[in-house]
Amino acid sequence: MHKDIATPVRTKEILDKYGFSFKKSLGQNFLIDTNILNRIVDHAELTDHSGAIEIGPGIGALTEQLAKRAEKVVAFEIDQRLLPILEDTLSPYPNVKVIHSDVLKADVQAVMKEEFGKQEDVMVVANLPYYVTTPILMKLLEERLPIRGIVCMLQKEVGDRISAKPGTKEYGSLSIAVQYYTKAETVMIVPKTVFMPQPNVDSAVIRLTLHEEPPVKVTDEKFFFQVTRSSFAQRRKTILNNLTSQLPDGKQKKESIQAALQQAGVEESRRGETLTIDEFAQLSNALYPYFH
Ligand SMILES: C[S@@+](CC[C@H](N)C(=O)[O-])C[C@H]1O[C@@H](n2cnc3c(N)ncnc32)[C@H](O)[C@@H]1O
Repeated sequence: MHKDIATPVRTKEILDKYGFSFKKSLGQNFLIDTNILNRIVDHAELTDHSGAIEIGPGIGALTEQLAKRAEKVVAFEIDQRLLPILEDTLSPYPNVKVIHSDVLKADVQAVMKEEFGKQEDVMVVANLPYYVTTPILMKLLEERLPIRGIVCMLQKEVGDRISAKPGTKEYGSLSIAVQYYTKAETVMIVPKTVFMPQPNVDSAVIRLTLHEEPPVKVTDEKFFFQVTRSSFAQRRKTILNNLTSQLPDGKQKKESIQAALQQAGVEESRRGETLTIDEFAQLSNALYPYFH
């Protein structure tokens, strides 16, 4: 029986064997605690018929635990130096495919088709590089990949913003964007001590479960997201002032926004952070005809 990768001793052994040095700029903080990894994988609820996509396998600590539980694992790794290491550490797992690619540039949809075929249950599970957490999550969601959900480690502060409820200081356009596509929950808070090297920030694991239907009906998604982002442009400003300064110029702009706010039943003096997703949907639908 080989030893798990995710222990301080084995990780050091592997890093020394290959003379690997961490690149901070690639968000390389590897997990060295098998117990934490198993708890992360538990939240993905994989079966031996599931597929798993991992972003940033590092030296394979999480990949290994995924390979033990899923039918197949596909991992995207940007750092070429890790490829020979992964080939070595993951050699006991023929159900893993590592793809050398920046996930932000990859055609994930095509890879899924090629690697998973008709597999119906696919989860993304990752300890994300923190410098690109939001672009990666938004790419996965906006491309509407045929996945059940995402379980990922990220900076706790970003996790708090993603799962925030209206009326809290963490609630903003990121909360709305993610909650439009998914049910978002923080499922674990993770201490710095389980990483090598230890990150400077606190970490959390979130679980995003894709909605079968969007929770609200919007006329135009792009415009809906434009309205939500505009509404939070300056948090201390009212929704009327933010929208007036942010939306594109047009005939009687302020009057149109006031009319739309009234139609949507949203008082002009409210701040963006108090509106629910449903209210944002009503508002963007009411604004849409004035700006198109
Ligand atoms: C936080 S580490 C996680 C490593 C490993 N999964 C673990 O938990 O120990 C992030 C990993 O993502 C990789 N990475 C960074 N940016 C990436 C990108 N744009 N596309 C794919 N992988 C990336 C890094 O090289 C690193 O291996």
